[in-house]
Amino acid sequence: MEFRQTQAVCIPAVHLHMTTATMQVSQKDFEKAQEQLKLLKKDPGNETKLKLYALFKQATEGPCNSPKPGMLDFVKKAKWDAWNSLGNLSQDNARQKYTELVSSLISAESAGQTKDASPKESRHGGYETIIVSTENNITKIMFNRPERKNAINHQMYREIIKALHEAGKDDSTIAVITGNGEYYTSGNDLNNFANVKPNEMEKMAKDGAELLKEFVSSFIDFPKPLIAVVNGPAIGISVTLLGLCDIVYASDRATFHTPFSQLGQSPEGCSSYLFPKIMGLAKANEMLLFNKKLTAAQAYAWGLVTEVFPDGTFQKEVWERLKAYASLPKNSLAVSKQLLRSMEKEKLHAVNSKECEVLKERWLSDECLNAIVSFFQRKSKL
Ligand SMILES: CCCCCC/C=C/C(=O)SCCNC(=O)CCNC(=O)[C@H](O)C(C)(C)COP(=O)(O)OP(=O)(O)OC[C@H]1O[C@@H](n2cnc3c(N)ncnc32)[C@H](O)[C@@H]1OP(=O)(O)O
Repeated sequence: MEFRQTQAVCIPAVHLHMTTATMQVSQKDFEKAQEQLKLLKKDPGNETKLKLYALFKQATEGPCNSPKPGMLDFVKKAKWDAWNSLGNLSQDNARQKYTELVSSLISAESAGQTKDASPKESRHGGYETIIVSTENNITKIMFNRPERKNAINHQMYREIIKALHEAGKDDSTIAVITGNGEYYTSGNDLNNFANVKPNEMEKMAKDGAELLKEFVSSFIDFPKPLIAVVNGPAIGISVTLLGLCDIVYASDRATFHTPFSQLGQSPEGCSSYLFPKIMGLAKANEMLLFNKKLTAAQAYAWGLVTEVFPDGTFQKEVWERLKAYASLPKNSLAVSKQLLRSMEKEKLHAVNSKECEVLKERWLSDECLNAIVSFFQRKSKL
């Protein structure tokens, strides 16, 4: 795509000075920015050039006023879309944003950074048990209780629901779920069952089942590609949810363990339906009934994992790959993901409801309570 910056100098001059306190960019600054832009050594990339084009047009002509180009006139259409997307942004604001963007490009170049003007990582506030950040069109949701092997307590379930909801609507192209530290996650925090008074058991089970249902639903309904980056051992619900992710990358250090019968519980995360589809009934039975723990290589051979990477280069290789994926057309990816999911969505919600119903009963069973007590008495560990 070619955007000649000479366009900038052809535009007739508009107001010379801004008048209010917020409008700090003079026409002179704006013209200086246009000149500085020509001095850039590296191409800032199409996305940035489109932004510059749109801001320039808005600053000099106001809101988009030309007819929409035909669908097949790709370059004109992209330029028109970019300009049109600025809506009623005032000319003064557009001039300011243009000048700031040029200034950021110049400083990045002089700091020797790459010149794609991609935004740096931005951290989302309001979370305590997870870290949520966006960079390079990727929203990353990271389990962050490394000292508890990233066990998922009630707060973390709720925060992940919220983070997925927000990631589904933000500007990112894909979302990633991963763990901080040695573990991906050790699954449900068994403290979720601790300190419950006998007369509150029913309520604990009912509330737990509702929370679980909402949590799993937020994976079923997630509208963009969702990628699991399994950095280490994964247990319980974190394994079953992999069936609802679109891609699963694993370090060769990762293991995959669903010890439900050992814990007196039963499968969730739609695994009772998806695991037999993914790996075949015989293998799913070994995992879901008989607690078979898989290595990353086995999980790959059984179809649960998309690709395994050596731990030493895992982060580098995976994030490079994801960065490239996240530069693909966002809407195309989203509609394609939704198309694939739509065939199964109703079924998945029905499976989720059923699994939660069964688990609600399991949590009140002696088998489950004995397993929890054993864990806390340090008699059993996986
Ligand atoms: C709304 C409810 C929805 C429920 C959905 C149903 C979900 C089901 C599941 O996910 S089933 C899986 C449950 N997970 C487990 O049973 C794992 C239990 N943990 C272990 O067996 C071990 O901790 C280990 C194998 C993960 C790691 O062992 P090790 O390397 O020896 O480390 P530590 O045990 O010393 O762990 C450090 C510290 O973390 C605590 N911890 C780790 N995982 C959990 C956990 N899942 N629940 C509670 N606590 C956990 C561990 O107790 C240690 O704490 P301490 O230092 O002793 O205070």
